Amino acid sequence: MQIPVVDVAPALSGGDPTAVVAQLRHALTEVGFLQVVGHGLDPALVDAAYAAMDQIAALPDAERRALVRPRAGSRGLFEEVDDRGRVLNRALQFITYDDLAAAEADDAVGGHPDYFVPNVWPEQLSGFRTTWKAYGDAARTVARELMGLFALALDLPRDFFEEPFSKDVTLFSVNLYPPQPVDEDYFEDVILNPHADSGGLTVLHQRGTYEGLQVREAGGGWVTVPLREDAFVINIGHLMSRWTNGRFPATVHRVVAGPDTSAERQSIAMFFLPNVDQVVSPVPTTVGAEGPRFAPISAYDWQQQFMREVVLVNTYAEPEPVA
Ligand SMILES: O=C(O)CCC(=O)C(=O)O
Ligand SMILES: [Fe+2]
Repeated sequence: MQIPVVDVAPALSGGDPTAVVAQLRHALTEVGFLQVVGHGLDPALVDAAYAAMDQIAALPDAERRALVRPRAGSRGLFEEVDDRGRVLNRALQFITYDDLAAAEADDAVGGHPDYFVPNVWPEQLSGFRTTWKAYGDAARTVARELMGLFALALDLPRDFFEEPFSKDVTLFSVNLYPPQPVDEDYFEDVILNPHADSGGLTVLHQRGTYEGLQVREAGGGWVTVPLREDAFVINIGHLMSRWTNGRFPATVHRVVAGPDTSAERQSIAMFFLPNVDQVVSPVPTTVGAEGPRFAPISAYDWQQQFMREVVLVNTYAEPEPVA
């Protein structure tokens, strides 16, 4: 299996999207993972985002620790520490709305005020928040364009997902994987456990000195996603898989450590999530005579369930197929 690469530029410039949509349909149905190029996002925004990430890595320990939150808090810096005390990865996570007031101002609360836990920003790093806001807005624009093409790939109107994502509560995960010692009893060299993502689609940029992201094949083997500076890695999350009645699979992936002690990896993951009160039911074009495979669920309930049953149990245990 190879991870497909799709150039979406012809479909974004007002041209006929048919050929691009056919490639996307194939990648989404058969693999659930692809690399998208020609997306139009300014590479300077990506560079700025990584530069801001480097500032977190360079913070004095005490200042970085002040950003760490218990996982259940769901915003802030999370550290995955193994049983020998090694930090396998650090993820700074935040959502599109800084706090409840911001969500209220945008009429995005949808009856779920508790969802809008305040973001945790390193306020001592000037410009950090603005940089991430600029990157986030641009990446969400890419995600909206892609969802339009996904709609076409599902024989739906191109604007089908616009309203459901009009107040998106998208989650960002700024992932830093510190260099790891290489020794033979190191925990299988896996630094982010196998999992499938929870949301709509994931838009991920990766950078590093080695290729660490791997996707599980149907046969159980692992395929490496090549580093490509000009590409976003795109994959389907559980919620979108439900929305498509399972037609687009939420594919399992993991991150492995590098080949030597200097190996470093960073990634910027964006989990594009719909409005918090959006009810997700399999779209009619994917439901046959046997009826839908998934019951309707709101984005809120789904995220709560995912947090409870997957993230908090074993920071990304193998996901159970959901009915
Ligand atoms: O670092 C990566 O490439 C993967 C990150 C990831 O899978 C996640 O944050 O869900
Ligand atoms: Fe993931």
